[in-house]
Amino acid sequence: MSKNKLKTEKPESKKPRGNDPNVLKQEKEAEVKVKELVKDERTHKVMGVVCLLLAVYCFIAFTSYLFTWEEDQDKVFRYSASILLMDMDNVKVENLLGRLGAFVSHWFFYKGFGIASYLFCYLFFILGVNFIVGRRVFRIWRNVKYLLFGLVFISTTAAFVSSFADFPWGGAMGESISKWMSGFLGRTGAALLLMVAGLAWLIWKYNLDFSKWLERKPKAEPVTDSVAVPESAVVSTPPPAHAATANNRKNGLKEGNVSVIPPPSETEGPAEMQLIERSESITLIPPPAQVHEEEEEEIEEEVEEEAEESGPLLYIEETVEPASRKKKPATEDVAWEIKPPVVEEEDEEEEPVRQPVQMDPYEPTLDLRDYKYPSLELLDNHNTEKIVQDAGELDRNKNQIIDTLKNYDISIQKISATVGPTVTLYEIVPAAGVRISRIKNLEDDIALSLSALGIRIIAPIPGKGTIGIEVPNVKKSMVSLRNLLASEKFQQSSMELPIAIGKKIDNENFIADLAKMPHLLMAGATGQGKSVGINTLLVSLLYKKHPSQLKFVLVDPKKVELSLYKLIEKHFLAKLPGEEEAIITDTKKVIHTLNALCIEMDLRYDLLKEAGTRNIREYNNKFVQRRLNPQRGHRYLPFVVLVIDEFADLIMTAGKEVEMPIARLAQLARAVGIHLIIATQRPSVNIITGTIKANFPARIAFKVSSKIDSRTILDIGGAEQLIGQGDMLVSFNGELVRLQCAFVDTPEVEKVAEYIGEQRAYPEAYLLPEYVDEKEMEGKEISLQDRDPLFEEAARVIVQNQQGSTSLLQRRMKLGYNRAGRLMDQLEAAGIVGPNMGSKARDVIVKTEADLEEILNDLG
Ligand SMILES: Nc1ncnc2c1ncn2[C@@H]1O[C@H](COP(=O)(O)OP(=O)(O)OP(=O)(O)O)[C@@H](O)[C@H]1O
Repeated sequence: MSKNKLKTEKPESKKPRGNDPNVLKQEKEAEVKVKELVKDERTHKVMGVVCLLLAVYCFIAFTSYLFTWEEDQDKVFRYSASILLMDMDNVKVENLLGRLGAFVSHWFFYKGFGIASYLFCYLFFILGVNFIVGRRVFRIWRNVKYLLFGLVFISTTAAFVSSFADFPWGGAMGESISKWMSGFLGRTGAALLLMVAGLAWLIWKYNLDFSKWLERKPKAEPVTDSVAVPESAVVSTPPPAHAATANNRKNGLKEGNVSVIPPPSETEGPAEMQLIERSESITLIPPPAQVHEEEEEEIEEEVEEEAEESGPLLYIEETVEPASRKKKPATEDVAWEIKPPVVEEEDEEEEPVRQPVQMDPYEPTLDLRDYKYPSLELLDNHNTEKIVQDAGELDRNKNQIIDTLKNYDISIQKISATVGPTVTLYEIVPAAGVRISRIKNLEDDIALSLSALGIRIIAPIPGKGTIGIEVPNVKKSMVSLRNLLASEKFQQSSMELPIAIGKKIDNENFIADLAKMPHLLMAGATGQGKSVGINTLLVSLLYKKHPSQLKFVLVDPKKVELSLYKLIEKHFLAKLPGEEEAIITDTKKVIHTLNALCIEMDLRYDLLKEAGTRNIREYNNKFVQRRLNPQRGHRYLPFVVLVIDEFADLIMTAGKEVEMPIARLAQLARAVGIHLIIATQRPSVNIITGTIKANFPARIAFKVSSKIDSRTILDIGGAEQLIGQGDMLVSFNGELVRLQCAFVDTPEVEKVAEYIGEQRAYPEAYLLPEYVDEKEMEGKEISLQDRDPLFEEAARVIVQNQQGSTSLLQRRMKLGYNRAGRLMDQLEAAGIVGPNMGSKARDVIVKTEADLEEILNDLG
């Protein structure tokens, strides 16, 4: 076709064939279509059905062959393959599946593998199931290996033991191997070899513990619980233990008292099977979970390959259904559970084996293994390498200070100057006998005579016996965030949430740990640098933290300030389930989000309590060491930083509804890794109330309009004398420090956000627990007609765990107590759980998932 086309074209329009875009396009389209067809789920299902049919077909044909081979054999011999031809109607065979059945079974049994041919039925069966279900219920490669071994071993053994029988128990292959072995080793030698091979296989597969056979066991002692272990220490996971068992065997591990830690099933990185000593509580490590669907296959492959090398793996899955799994990100908040017993047919009969094994610590960053931290090149240095020192200006100011003080009869012993980015600090050692309060009282006069704005007198400078006079520089230098982030202090910092805030007057970089602050209140009149300040904090965190370690909840009533961060929604933002926008601009939603954060905090406290830890650091450490069991709802907890850009606006519109959860969070959330950064233009007492203030020990003031505002925010005046443009006072750890805030421009933030946003992300933002407004729900009767949308999921969680506890629902489904309680009442109404028994868990009436499905179907 392309040729014809070329011929008809004019010579000048001739193009080499390979470059003809139409041809390329067609070829490409054809390729895409074939690819799509191969990938199409329906194709897989059709193939699955074909495989299952083949399995059934072979099974019937083979079984029939067992009874009809004598009658059919001679016809098959006589007509050979031509027995299959259509015109041989006069040849009647006995096989239930006709001439084809007779021929196929003859071929498999007589010419092939004898009784071992049944293994092909098994192969077709597992292929069929895998294709139909659409995932690897059975592990093909492993099964093929067993199958190959089985074919050789079973056919040879069958041929060996039935060497005088007429029926081809071992088929041609078994017979020839058996004959060769008997000739080579003698019949006794061959029998011994077969026994050794069989025994070796059993030992390999089941890791038989011979020492146990010699031990005298007390009666009815359960094999897996031979040692008293804390209940929490055991992951009783019979099905997944199988694969682990195999792994242990492969690793040559001794069977002992260890529980099995399954590896991530959907992890991006190869997940290794993990085991843990049961002297400690056991962890089932959740997978670094959020992997794009299209990569799942590839990852599974990778995991499987590794498994083949390093030992089989355990697979674990979320408790949520596959469908809902797609909806919910498999974030840390997903509870992970071991696959149901269908996982691997071949392992079904195995018992969990507990063996001590060294494990690698859990690595949360494997969630997004190839995530690249933004590089400093994305930021601008705003030509700020050098701070300009004007010697003349320094001299003038120095003389003026000396003269001014002299006018007030204050003599000076010594004066020195430190030039900062925006202000210069003149340190004065007054002559003996001069009272410091006198100098302090002359503040305004000195400022007037220095005819400069923003003079701040620090009398005395804490820790030094000197008096400081801060005088703004005529030529101010910017402090670029890039410089701060490039500093060793920041780069090497081991802080949990390092924030590069700015530079002190002595040019020292001020880098603090938000986790220690633990919350930050920012105030400043409009246009003084608050938004830049917030960007500085957020960007510094983005440069230091991995998406798995940190989530932001961004509240932006002004709607424009934080909108840039939308690009990193799937990496770093948290939001309410079902919410479209991750950046919250609407007051009503702010209230919901704050309450959801309170629920998250309570849930985290529950987890901490159960883990016997006091704070997020201890908890995550324990989790990383795989000492916490995700089956009990444990997960790696990322830090959550709530940023509210305009707090005054919220308080004005929602008052107590906003203040209450903020106060709760501020009081309690620190230990569970939730930190608040709240900014406001109006630092008046009705906005920054006593409760809020008391819980925000770290405060930043940009220039404010009055001394009162300065007092409200810092408990001291001074912020009204700042010079704006990022000049700030930070009150932290009982110290007040003047800083020049690091500057980061909006295009820089955009570049950083784009850089992160373009990388592979979680399927969606980190989901906060659902919050249902109690007022909206009040007065609603328990009616099964009006079931909670999470009713079915809750029912499954309860039945699967056989534990009628509200806190289980809270933990697993990230629900508030009230909603979980209501769900319990509905489950009771549906006859799934028994009545409330006070502090004890309710009885679970429905015992199996099948019964539950029936009930759910009936409910409709
Ligand atoms: N750290 C800084 N270094 C140098 N210039 C700064 C700095 N911070 C702010 N500025 C300058 O001040 C301007 C206003 O800053 P910013 O937008 O942060 O003010 P704001 O307090 O957030 O104002 P508003 O409350 O009205 O949003 C910036 O455009 C910038 O030019």
